[in-house]
Amino acid sequence: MPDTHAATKDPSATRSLLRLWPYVRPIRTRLFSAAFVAIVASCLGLVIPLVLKWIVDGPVADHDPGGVWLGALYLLLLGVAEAALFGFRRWLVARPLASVEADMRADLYRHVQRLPVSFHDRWASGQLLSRGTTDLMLLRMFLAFPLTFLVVNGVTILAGFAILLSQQWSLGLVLLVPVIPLVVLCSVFETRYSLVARQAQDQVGDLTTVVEESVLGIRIIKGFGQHRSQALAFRELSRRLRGTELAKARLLAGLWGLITTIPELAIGAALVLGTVQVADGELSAGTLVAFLSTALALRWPVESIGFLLAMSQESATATVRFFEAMDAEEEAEAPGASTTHPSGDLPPGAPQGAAPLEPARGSAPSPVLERPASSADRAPGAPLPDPCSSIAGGPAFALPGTERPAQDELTLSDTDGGPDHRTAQPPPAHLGIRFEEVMFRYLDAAPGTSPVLSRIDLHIRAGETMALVGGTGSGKTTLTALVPRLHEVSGGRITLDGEDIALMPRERLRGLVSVAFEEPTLFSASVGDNVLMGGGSPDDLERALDIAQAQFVRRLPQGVDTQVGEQGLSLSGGQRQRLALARAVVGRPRFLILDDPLSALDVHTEALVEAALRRVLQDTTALVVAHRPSTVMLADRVALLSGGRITAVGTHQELLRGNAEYAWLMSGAEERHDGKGEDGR
Ligand SMILES: Nc1ncnc2c1ncn2[C@@H]1O[C@H](COP(=O)(O)OP(=O)(O)OP(=O)(O)O)[C@@H](O)[C@H]1O
Repeated sequence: MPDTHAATKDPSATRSLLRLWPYVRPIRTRLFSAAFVAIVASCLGLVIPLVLKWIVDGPVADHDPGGVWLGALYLLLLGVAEAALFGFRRWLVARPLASVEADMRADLYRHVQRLPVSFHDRWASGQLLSRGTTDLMLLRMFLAFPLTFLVVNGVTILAGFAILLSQQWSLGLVLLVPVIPLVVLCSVFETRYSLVARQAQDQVGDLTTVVEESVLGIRIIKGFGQHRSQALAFRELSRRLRGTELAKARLLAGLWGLITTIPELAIGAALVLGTVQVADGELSAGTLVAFLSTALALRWPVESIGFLLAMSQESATATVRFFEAMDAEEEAEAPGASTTHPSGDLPPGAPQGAAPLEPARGSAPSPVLERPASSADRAPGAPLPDPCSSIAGGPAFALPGTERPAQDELTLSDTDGGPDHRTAQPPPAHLGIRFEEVMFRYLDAAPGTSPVLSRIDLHIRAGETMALVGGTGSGKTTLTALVPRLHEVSGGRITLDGEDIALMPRERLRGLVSVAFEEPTLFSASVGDNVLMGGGSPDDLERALDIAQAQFVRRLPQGVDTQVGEQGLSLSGGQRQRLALARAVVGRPRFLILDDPLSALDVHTEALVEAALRRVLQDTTALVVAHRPSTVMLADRVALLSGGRITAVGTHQELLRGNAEYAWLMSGAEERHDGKGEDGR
């Protein structure tokens, strides 16, 4: 489990709850008014014993039935007024408190959306869900009930004791004696209860995670016949939660038992003493009746303190848990990051007339990125021109184990070794995507382990498509995630057309860069909405669906308006992948990052998608993670990632001939690919 469980003791309940003030502030007038109304209602209840005293010592003693009826009418009016005031209090707070809860939930959601991917790597989704649901519900209940009634009951108890002492101070003192043990009890209870309340709320989060995983992974669970073991795991967590809830109940029952018994004993003692005083003629019967009625009226305010404290403690825990998520740092923008390029609209050194560096979504492709001739100009499936014929000094790549060519050499190969069919005038060197000495290590990586990526130097020229090839776990996905800043580089820098991405506002960066991941995620929305998340207009939607060979959409019951089920699970893997690809290309992105986007497609669909993709890649600078030769064929050049470094860059043919590791990776891929074709899958 992630570090979302309380590692240290939470701060005091009061300090925790005070953090709610910014949310409570806008409704403070209503809350204070409601508390005032409740105090008046509660104190009205204390007037009832005084009316009783008046009835007993007055009309009853004087045998005056009319006076008794009048007293009864007073009692009725007091009762009705008390009930009406409590009802009014509820009306005052109900609506504002619902909006406090909604605001807090919206803030949490907004914040969670802005937290870095590394946060989500560490936090279980159930822990976030429970914070956004159960914890916030607890807080609304706290503001509605314990917050007000701790104050109301406190004032009622003080007023009640003032009345008791004024009526007969010696009896009042008898009732005051239990206050000291009760205060000690409450403080011990608070400490113990806070620990177990935190434990219970964390366990609810764990349980939510298991339920969520089981629902999302229901196909795997059923497919592997794991429903029993999953049910066992769930039952075990439920059993633990039940144990914790029982521990809470035991603590509460103990406190409630004592909080009820001790005042009852005191009232019993006062009754005996009072009766003796009445018998001795020191006290009127009416005063004793009023005294005992007041004492009994104070029973509920005193007894309820137990569960009010329990609820407050749970709410304090809920507040701590809520702010644990809210305090997590959002993705920070670099100081001075602006939505426009610092030097105007163009990157430093960009040629005059070049398109400004602005989100390319929905706009026509930039002329800067156009290539007179490129891989896209080849007929689908046509072989790459032999680059060796144009290489002066032979292929610029290194064999595994041999020294990696220096960046200059790699860059030299960009111009010397790269396919010269592309353009007579290579675009300026700073254009495109540049990785400069990039290093990356996951925050939660074990200490002492080497970084996933170390000293990555790579230049993907403007308009070029670069395939990224490497063994499983070599860091390809990690490398691609660095470009849209899903993770921040640990060292070095990445530039887009010469501009450091760390200095760009993320919104602008993500307008420039489009991504399609290997695992295509769709949302519970229509097909069209899912694709248009990538920007673009309805016309672009049709074009993107064509590129991704997603014509199946038109055969769906409502076409592009068809709702896809949760996470798109109503579609096949290949269909989802095509929609994810359509989403990546729909906004005509300036920079395109594709993480093995065709892995789930059959060979025929793959060939069709590739043919259409070539046209898109013509207008964009792309980095494509590739596992098989057919995907590599989309690229102008290939970079080999190995041991956390780019060990070779060149064309597919160059690397096949001169790099044993690459040849090995591709031959395996070819075999797998062929095998796949043979068995028809
Ligand atoms: N969130 C994470 N925290 C810690 N380590 C991670 C995390 N994500 C990935 N890794 C590790 O980083 C390394 C590179 O992972 P990555 O997913 O980038 O590899 P890959 O080359 O894309 O693999 P594949 O070809 O199998 O998709 C792996 O060793 C992986 O275990």
